[in-house]
Amino acid sequence: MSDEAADIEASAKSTVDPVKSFLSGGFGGISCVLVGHPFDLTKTRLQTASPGTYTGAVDVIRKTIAQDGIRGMYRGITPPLFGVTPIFAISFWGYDAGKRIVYALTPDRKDQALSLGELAFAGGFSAVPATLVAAPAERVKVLLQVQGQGGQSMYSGPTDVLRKLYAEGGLRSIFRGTVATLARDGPGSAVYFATYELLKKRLSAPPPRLPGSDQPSAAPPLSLGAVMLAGGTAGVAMWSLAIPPDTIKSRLQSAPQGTYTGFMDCARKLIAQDGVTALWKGFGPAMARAFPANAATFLGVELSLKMMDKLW
Ligand SMILES: CC(=O)O[C@H](CC(=O)[O-])C[N+](C)(C)C
Repeated sequence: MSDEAADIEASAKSTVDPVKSFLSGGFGGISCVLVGHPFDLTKTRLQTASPGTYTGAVDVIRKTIAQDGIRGMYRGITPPLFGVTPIFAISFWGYDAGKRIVYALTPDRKDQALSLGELAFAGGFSAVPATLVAAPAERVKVLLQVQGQGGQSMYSGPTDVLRKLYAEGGLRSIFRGTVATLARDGPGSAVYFATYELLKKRLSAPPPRLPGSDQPSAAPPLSLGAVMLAGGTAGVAMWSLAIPPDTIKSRLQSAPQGTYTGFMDCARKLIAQDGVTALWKGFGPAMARAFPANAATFLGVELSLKMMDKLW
């Protein structure tokens, strides 16, 4: 293969430097929290306030800003900022690693562009390393979010939760909900990344082609509008699938020890007790956050990648 052909093939491959994929994912996570946190706060206040405190989401926002100013919408942002940033960094790094696995398994491929199925595989793969961090982080978050609703608070903060969970049941207790997190983020990330890549490609101008070659000469020009539309839609697509396993995960992770034997037991008991529609609890607030938070995520990822490409 000539040097020029090798260059064309390398640029057509959709992988990036692993350090860059990790860092860009981290930037994406920070953007996600900065945009998504006010939605999260609104949802949590609605879910936990005593009846009659708020008439709805707009009322929460109005009263919070009237009391604390715009800063009030960012109350409690520090733990998610520290928790979500590494999860997104690992997730975007894992997605890139998944693409490398596909290329390694198909060395004789003619078309360097990955198919939708291959992108979905890489997305699903990203959830494997990300879950190792996401599952304990979600266990801590869920326990902190549900405490104090009409009773005494049991935990003073994230470190206190970890200390008490370890004392109660060791690492097994800290990692409770790992299967549920994987059940949410495996299929969810497959849909997330595949939707993003598909829409970004459809919405962006086609890349210029070298004369006499059927391979693109360079990456397509980046359209920020396309990135945000594709990213927001990817978030909505992911959460459309992810709400039922997310509901089971939250129940499992917040229940006293011994309530459920595992994911299936929790699903069975939830459906028997509250009906199948209970699996979609929290659908509205999750959907309201999904588009803006993930539009910001992919904007953060793509802009930081561009910045890093200029630097090295
Ligand atoms: C559960 C989660 O973190 O989902 C991310 C999108 C979001 O809305 O937070 C995507 N991903 C799992 C790929 C990090």
